[in-house]
Amino acid sequence: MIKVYSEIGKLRSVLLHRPGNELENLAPKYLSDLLFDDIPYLEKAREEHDVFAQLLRDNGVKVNYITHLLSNTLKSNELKEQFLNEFLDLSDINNKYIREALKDYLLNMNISEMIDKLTSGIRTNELKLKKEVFSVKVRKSNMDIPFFLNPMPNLYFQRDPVAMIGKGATINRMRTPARRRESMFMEYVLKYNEDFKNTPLYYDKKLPYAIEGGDILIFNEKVLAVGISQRTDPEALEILAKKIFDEYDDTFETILGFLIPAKRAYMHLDTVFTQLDYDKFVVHPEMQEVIKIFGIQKKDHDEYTINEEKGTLKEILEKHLDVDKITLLKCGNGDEIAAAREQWNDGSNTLAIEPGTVITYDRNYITNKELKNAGIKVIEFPASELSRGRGGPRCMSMPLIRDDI
Ligand SMILES: NC(=O)NCCC[C@H](N)C(=O)O
Repeated sequence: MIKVYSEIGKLRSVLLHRPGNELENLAPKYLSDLLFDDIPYLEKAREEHDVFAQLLRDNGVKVNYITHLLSNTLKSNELKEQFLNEFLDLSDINNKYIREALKDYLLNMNISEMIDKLTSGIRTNELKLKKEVFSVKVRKSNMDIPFFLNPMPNLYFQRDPVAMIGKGATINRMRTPARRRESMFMEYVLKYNEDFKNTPLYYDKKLPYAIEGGDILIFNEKVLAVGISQRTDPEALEILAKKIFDEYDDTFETILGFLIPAKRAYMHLDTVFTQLDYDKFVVHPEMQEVIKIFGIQKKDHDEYTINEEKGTLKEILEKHLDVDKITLLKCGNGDEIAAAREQWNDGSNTLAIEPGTVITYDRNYITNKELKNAGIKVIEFPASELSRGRGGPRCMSMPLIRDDI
């Protein structure tokens, strides 16, 4: 079951990925292609991630690991092969010999080993081929990309590839090929796992427009906010609105498109703006100046109105959340350098586990202090390694069930 009608309702069940060998397959020459700026130290990253998962459990949250859910879903050989075929298609493995060799190699593994291999990546020197083939030989000697299957180092950012909204989910088309295969993991769980298989799907990764979960915020059961950003196209929001308003008739009536600058530091809406409590948000100070907001409002069947929202961010939030006074706390306490530094390390990417209680990285101590001064309960944990992937506690988690607020 999926039930997520807010950003702050008591979190009951969440999706995570424990970082694995995919991080050991990062190397400087293709780091930026894989959307990393640095290489985390796996052992420490795992320790930090385990602390995060335990904090969630200690607070009554059920932690579900995506790789476990997927291996429990791909039980039949038929489904396992179907998954693998689609994965190879999305990895652009069109060469007959390479494809055959990969299939032989992977289908002989048990399902957990296969999933671990797919996430870690498969190097060109790892496969034994039955005979020498020209194209394979050439590919193997191309040391710029030493993989047949690239690793999936961004998988620990479970927020982005699939997003739970209300009673349904979007299967996202990720902006770059580096992350496109990630959406398949939860897609298969939502389509074929007994516990999830009736979930309405509000977006399909085969659509031509990009949308990523870090851009989707759920204000309440009536209002969604979607960043139009480096990672999300306005056309995707239009398709989402149609699905939610008309086809599946979920409770949402308004979708607010937040136009944010298309740059790496901002990446998704949740890297500059997250909700802490009924009436409190943390924001990157620059965001208030640069943002424009367009609202799509449900009218009659198949019809909606479009308005540019007037007023400051605070006023627009007060109107749509129906709260008298919204407080916007500034990342880095508004200091230009502290704000930029802490936002880069995801100071404004908090995960609310109930109204007024959030999980954050301890390194963003200036922002955390400001939150505490405003009466927020801040649960901090160390993340020197995890933060190198440019995502915080919200980016690393996808709520599956929250209590209503
Ligand atoms: N919601 C988020 O902001 N997720 C962080 C994703 C970081 C990842 N390295 C990326 O560039 O996609």
